[in-house]
Amino acid sequence: MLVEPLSQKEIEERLAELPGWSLDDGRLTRTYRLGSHFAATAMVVHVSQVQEELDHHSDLTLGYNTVSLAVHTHSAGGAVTEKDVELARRVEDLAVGHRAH
Ligand SMILES: C[C@H](O)[C@H](O)[C@H]1CNC2=NC(N)=NC(=O)C2=N1
Repeated sequence: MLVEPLSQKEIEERLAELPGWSLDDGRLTRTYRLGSHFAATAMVVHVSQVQEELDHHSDLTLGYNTVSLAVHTHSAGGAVTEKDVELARRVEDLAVGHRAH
């Protein structure tokens, strides 16, 4: 599927509705903090499940009690696309249930 790069303005509009997310080195990124290492691990598994469902994958990093994501679209030459925004929204939704902030 061909996905178009978002313009700078479009990225800023999407970010305005994704608190905590930012554009860092050309990728949509966010770090979540959790209550424990195990809680962070559980969130990684949940994010992985969503990524498989969407067939869209971030660089997903597990820390002691943190989960960090960085995503761009390889098939769009590494640009940020609507697929990255969709993944960020889905992660925001599931983060609530993990008490991630
Ligand atoms: C074959 C498969 O659909 C592609 O490799 C998918 C998988 N996950 C992906 N993830 C990301 N972030 N960008 C892609 O272009 C991408 N492409």
